[in-house]
Amino acid sequence: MKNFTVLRNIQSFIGHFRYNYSMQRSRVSTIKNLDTGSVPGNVILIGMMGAGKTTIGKLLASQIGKTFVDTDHEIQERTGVRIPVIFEIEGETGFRKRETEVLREIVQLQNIVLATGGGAILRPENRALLRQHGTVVYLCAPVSELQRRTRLDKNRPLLQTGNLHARLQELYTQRDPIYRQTAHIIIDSGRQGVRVLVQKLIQKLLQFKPERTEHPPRQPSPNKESE
Ligand SMILES: Nc1ncnc2c1ncn2[C@@H]1O[C@H](COP(=O)(O)OP(=O)(O)OP(=O)(O)O)[C@@H](O)[C@H]1O
Ligand SMILES: O=C(O)C1=C[C@@H](O)[C@@H](O)[C@H](O)C1
Ligand SMILES: [Mg+2]
Repeated sequence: MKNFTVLRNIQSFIGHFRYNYSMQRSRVSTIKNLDTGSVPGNVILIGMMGAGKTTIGKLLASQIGKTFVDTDHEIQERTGVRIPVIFEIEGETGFRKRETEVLREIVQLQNIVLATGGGAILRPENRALLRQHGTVVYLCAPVSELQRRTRLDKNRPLLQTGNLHARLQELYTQRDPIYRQTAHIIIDSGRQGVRVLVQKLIQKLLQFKPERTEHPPRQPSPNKESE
């Protein structure tokens, strides 16, 4: 019965999301002619839970004049429920399907800073989408710091475990190579404060030179710039 009610909520909020989403699209189209600074195209943040994708993404977007979008937030808006409820009803597989659907749409937007979910890079289709539609930045932080930042959070279902450090270590070992392969730029987000980090990231983005042979207008090169 509880599941049925939640599923009805999911359906009823789809219409609500479509409205929000079309509003967001029109906001994007109204800002796209403004001077958005010299960082071209979309900036896409990837990395582990707690790496700072949402936190850094918001500040970065405001500093370089782009629209901030967060896939986790969009999924919650569409369904009308929090991520743990989606995991509870549909499992991780259901959540991943929703994540891909949302990503396919969001990457079509222009001039955005996109904070992805920590597991968004797990599907090859998603990795290709991200690389084709923006400069992909891996925010890299050590497990001890990720643990410190996420230990009180109840909204990350994969971290609701008796041994948080072991769980994060397991995910890190599995994902770190994938984040590195997917990224155009890698930056340490573990040891520096948010403002300093955003300034350094802007410098890296400004220095980044996409290859001309890649997808126009700003398809980035496979060369990584690591700190
Ligand atoms: N550079 C930083 N220095 C210190 N604290 C940070 C830094 N970046 C983020 N934090 C803190 O870490 C916590 C998690 O950050 P955030 O929610 O941005 O991570 P996330 O990468 O978006 O995680 P998720 O994948 O689960 O969405 C927040 O409390 C935030 O304030
Ligand atoms: O790392 C992950 O797999 C996840 C990270 C969060 O951003 C959410 O997307 C969800 O909790 C799964
Ligand atoms: Mg986030």
